[in-house]
Amino acid sequence: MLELQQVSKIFGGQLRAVDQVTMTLTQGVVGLIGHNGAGKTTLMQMIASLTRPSSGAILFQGQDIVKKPEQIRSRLGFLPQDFGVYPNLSALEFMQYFAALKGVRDPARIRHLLELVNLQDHAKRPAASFSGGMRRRLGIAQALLNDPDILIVDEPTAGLDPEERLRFRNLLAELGFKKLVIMSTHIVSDVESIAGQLAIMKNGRLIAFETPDAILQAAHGQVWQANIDAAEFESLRAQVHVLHAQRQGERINVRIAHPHSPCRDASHAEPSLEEALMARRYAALELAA
Ligand SMILES: Nc1ncnc2c1ncn2[C@@H]1O[C@H](COP(=O)(O)OP(=O)(O)OP(=O)(O)O)[C@@H](O)[C@H]1O
Repeated sequence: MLELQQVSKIFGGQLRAVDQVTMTLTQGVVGLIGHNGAGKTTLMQMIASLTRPSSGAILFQGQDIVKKPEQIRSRLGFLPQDFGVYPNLSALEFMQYFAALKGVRDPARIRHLLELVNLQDHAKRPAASFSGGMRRRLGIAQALLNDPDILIVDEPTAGLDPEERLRFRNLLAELGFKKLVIMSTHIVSDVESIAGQLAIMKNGRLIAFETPDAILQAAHGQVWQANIDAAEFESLRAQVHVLHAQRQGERINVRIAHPHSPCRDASHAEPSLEEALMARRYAALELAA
């Protein structure tokens, strides 16, 4: 459905914000993960046809989106990172405004979408008085007005409280049953339970494009746990990569990324996705050293 072929974006003649990214995306939730500045937003903006690749091609249903941007634009919903609401409009008026801009005439569609994002009881309230999570849910509702095939959401969970986060995650998971949902984040736990695939970016490059299961499998045997005393902890942490340490009375529970047992009495631990990614990163650093 969406094919990226060696897509690059160069700013100012030398900064490779996105560097030769190739991937094919179909249905489901794709988590786009990377640190600040990894190139996630730039990549999403190119897919949304808001900025052109410096080189490479993006094909939607086999058509080049630079040559035929209207094709993807009519099938796309986009929630940008800095999504804002207008101070004087209620949620309903906001939706009506965007519906008019997008040529959506059915008032039932607006009601349905406000229900979908659970804002039906707040439709008459000024959107400016909404919490961050409510605003973002309204943002998703407006992005869905044209019933898009592709939904792009840039860092949608930043600043949300845990309940809002969960609600938002569930909503995206549901949408991913029928659409391609591309969600960027630097918080792995936000996508680990809903993403069918993870695209991991670093310095503009796509360093992995895999299922969460494959990433967990690859880290199997690389993460260890141990219960050690403070002196042991001090010496250990100078030598290995500590993922997590929690004091328990006089002793410390540690989780460590290491290719083999890091200390006496260490045992294998089931890694979380975040730990698996950290273990992979540390292993790559060791290899490069
Ligand atoms: N319009 C621009 N002009 C020049 N440099 C830019 C521009 N947009 C982005 N960059 C640079 O490109 C790189 C990638 O930025 P981008 O915003 O795509 O990363 P990101 O992964 O989305 O980061 P964040 O999580 O902070 O949003 C950064 O070094 C950024 O400073």
